[in-house]
Amino acid sequence: MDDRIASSANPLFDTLVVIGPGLIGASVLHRARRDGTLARRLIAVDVNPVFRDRVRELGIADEVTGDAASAVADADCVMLCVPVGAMGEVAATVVPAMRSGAILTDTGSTKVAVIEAIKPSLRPDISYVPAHPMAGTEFSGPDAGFATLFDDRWCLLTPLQDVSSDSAVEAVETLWQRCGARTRTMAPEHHDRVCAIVSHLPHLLAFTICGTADDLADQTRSEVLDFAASGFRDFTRIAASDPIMWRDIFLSNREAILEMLARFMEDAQAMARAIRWDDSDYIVDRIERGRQIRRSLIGNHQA
Ligand SMILES: NC(=O)C1=CN([C@@H]2O[C@H](COP(=O)(O)OP(=O)(O)OC[C@H]3O[C@@H](n4cnc5c(N)ncnc54)[C@H](O)[C@@H]3O)[C@@H](O)[C@H]2O)C=CC1
Ligand SMILES: O=C(O)C(=O)Cc1ccc(O)cc1
Repeated sequence: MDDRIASSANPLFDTLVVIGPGLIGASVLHRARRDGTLARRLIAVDVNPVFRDRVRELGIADEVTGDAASAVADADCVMLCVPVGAMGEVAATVVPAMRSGAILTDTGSTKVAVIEAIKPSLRPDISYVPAHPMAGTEFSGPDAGFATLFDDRWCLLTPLQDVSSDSAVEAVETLWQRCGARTRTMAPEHHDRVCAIVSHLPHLLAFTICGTADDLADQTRSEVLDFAASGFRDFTRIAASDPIMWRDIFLSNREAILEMLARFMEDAQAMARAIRWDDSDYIVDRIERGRQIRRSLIGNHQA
């Protein structure tokens, strides 16, 4: 491990720079501030001056700036928390300015495309550890962040043989564990297929069902708004997510999402057939499987 990465009793890093202190970045900063075990010094970088002011007011960083290159000069770890589509551009700005031996990591929701975007900017003396905390909400920006966001949630790491040193992987794993998360390592391609089904497709369905309900607005608008039961409300929560972030996710995980969507449409078609032909067994079996999944999820969470 790099000698600037302190032992477990002390903060993990001397200086941690969070680029993009929105929901995810601000949550890391809140946690770092609360516990003092992540870094001695916290620097936040954002392109948006309004967000920079908010981060200052929240008091979650020692320094707040719009100048990414100067901010990272003395960092031990630089965490990119910007939308997936901005990762490559931000890496191209910061990597040349990082000190030798420092760690670069990101929190992007897709991994293959983010790695492809960042890799051309890497240097042999910088370790890059891609990561993805499987925790979030439909809110964005610095005010959305909170210290407990990652408690008992997974953070998936997709280290690369050629650019992620063992000590850097260990440090990033420790960082997320100190944020409250459980960590798991997997290949980037596997990550993207898993997330396509458990995260990206559900968001696609939520955006679509709200759009469809809105298209039917002439007949149903008042009913949608007035009588929306909890099922539809659950979809609207997810559908309130940030459009730029989700555009970037869909476009950067195109193949896996289209594959899972095709499979979903086949299964939805089978459900339609069962309803049309009165196939009660099929309908009950499908609903029963949904129930089981929900129960095992709740069980796992409580455990
Ligand atoms: N929202 C969620 O639930 C989750 C998001 N992620 C991923 O984490 C990343 C951040 O997501 P959120 O925190 O939700 O986004 P957010 O929209 O809340 O925050 C992004 C921040 O990045 C800033 N930013 C954008 N471009 C920038 C640039 N070029 N330089 C500096 N700052 C820049 C924005 O001003 C904003 O403050 C994304 O890649 C997303 O895919 C990962 C897990 C969960
Ligand atoms: O708000 C929700 O339900 C989420 O699923 C949040 C979320 C969004 C994007 C991710 O990459 C991971 C988690």
